[in-house]
Amino acid sequence: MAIVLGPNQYGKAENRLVTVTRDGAVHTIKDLTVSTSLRGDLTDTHLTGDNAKVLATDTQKNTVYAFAKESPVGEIEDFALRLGRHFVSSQEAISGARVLIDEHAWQRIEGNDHSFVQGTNEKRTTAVTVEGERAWVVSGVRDMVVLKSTGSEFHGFPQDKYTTLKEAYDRILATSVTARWRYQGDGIDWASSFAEIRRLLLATFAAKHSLSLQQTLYAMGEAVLLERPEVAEVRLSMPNKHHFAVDMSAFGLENDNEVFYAADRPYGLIEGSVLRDDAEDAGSAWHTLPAF
Ligand SMILES: O=c1[nH]c(=O)c2[nH]c(=O)[nH]c2[nH]1
Repeated sequence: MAIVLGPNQYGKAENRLVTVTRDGAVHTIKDLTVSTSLRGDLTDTHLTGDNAKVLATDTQKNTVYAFAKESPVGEIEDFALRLGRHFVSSQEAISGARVLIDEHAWQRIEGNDHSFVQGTNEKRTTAVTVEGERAWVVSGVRDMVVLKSTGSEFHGFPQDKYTTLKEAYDRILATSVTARWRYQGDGIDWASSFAEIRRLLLATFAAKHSLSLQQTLYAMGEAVLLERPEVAEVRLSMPNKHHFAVDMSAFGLENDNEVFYAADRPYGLIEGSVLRDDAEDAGSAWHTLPAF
């Protein structure tokens, strides 16, 4: 029997980076969480502790901040590609890099040039993988919380001896959307692509009459693929944030779908991917990414 080192990667996770860009009195901020992971010829450090090929995670962290100073961060996809390509091209032992970036949303406080409010916890995300000369970009959105107060039903499910759920013909549908989409092709305008995809996801959630969250998930992915040729595949993870109508019969009150208990757990977790059958090969795009 032989014991061998399996797949591995290492890096600095969750570097918190904030930049302030000044155009006279008008400031713009960018608030990112950047994680870098490197792969390559790293057997020595694992087997003998020889670190000659280990670009320190501390150096990786410093590189993130230095790159933010040396040129404008720009779109998170471009920043992640710059970092990933730098690590792979400058370190002989490093053959691959994964850079994850979450962008935290801030809105300008009306009438003020340098004050901001974090009105939502929603994040724009990217996961860039570099392997030698090749690169893949998977971007997305996280913690995009949506709710519709009608236009959602759930019925027709199996009734076994453990089933107590009542059939619903008009229920609240609420979820926190995590979506990742894999890009294909070149020359993509990351900012406008993100804005359009986000708009399509929201518009479809709102407009699609839902017979299940699964149906809504598919429709959201399908809408993106129908409109956006630069997207090969969409993966969605959508917890069903249950809202249960409170039974008020004990108080002699009838609750006509007006008062709800918003349960935080357990929650249904609906996950799925929607893809075009002629999509470019995924290559290493999803390698080691959390499934959704
Ligand atoms: O949209 C839904 N999908 C389910 O699979 C499910 N299961 C459940 O209890 N409620 C719901 N709602």
